[in-house]
Amino acid sequence: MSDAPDATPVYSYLGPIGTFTWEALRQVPEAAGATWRSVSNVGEALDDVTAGRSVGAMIAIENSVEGGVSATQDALATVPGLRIIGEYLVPVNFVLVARPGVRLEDVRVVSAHPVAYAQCRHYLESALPDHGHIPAPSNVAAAAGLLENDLAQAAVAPPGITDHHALEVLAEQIGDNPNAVTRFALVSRSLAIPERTGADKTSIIAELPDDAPGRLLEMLEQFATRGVNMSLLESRPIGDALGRYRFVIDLDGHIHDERVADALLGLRRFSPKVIFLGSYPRADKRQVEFVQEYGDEVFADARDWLRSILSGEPEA
Ligand SMILES: O=C(O)C(=O)C[C@]1(C(=O)O)C=C[C@@H](O)C=C1
Repeated sequence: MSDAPDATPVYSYLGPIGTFTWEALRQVPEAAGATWRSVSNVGEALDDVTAGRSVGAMIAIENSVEGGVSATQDALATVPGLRIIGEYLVPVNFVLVARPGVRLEDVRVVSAHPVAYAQCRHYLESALPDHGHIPAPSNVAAAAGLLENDLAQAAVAPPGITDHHALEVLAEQIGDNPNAVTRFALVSRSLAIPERTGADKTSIIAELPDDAPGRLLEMLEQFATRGVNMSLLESRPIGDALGRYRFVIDLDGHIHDERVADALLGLRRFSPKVIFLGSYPRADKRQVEFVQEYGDEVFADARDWLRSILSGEPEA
């Protein structure tokens, strides 16, 4: 057994095997052949990356029904040195499972990950109007817990759960929205920015200046005046005082696009705190559209024009 440290890269993910996060990591070519480390929450996954135990962490960042995953957004805003290097989509639907022999009418308490629970609210309130909810660290952990204790009689879990655990399905397709999708981010501490593909997204987190409330429009103008479309804008409390927010923003385009870079320069001049989370390929591979007046060559031409004036040359 070599005493050299094992060079096999490690990826952390919200486990155990069978979670939707596990499904997302299966989409990452680089993760095939690597070691996958199951963790119980987003913070643990990101700690693995910042501490160098893992080269990447797969974490849920947004759900099409519930919106942004606040634990992820807050962690990305407060843990330094993290970059998003990829995003992955997983369609999510759920089953209600129980130990063999348990009937639906026997269920008093349901175990579920909070984000999953919120996506099944209508079914659970109609089928089990008096049920209680115990939060679980993941969908699979909720189901596995049924075999370890009697705290809950049923759990919300991914459809494939019975492949991994001796449980019975009490109800299928219990998600309130059959088209629900969860978006996952692959987070690393590598500062190398993925190559531009033309179908990219740039994620940032920004705070408004303290001195003037109501300057949100001025912040948004940094993008509109450069023809940069925002695909996501969500506010999250900073937590230090009521009414103080940070904004989670996804932009169409890559930081190597002149218009995106120029918008980020304007934003940084305006906002005291801007966190660049990364530019990375869109999961849906949709090519970014923009009007040609915001094309790279227009910015380069304007820069050349200014440079010629400043250097005393005849105007280009
Ligand atoms: O990966 C899982 O299965 C999880 O339990 C996590 C998670 C999430 O954090 O959003 C993943 C997808 C669903 O939206 C519900 C829960």
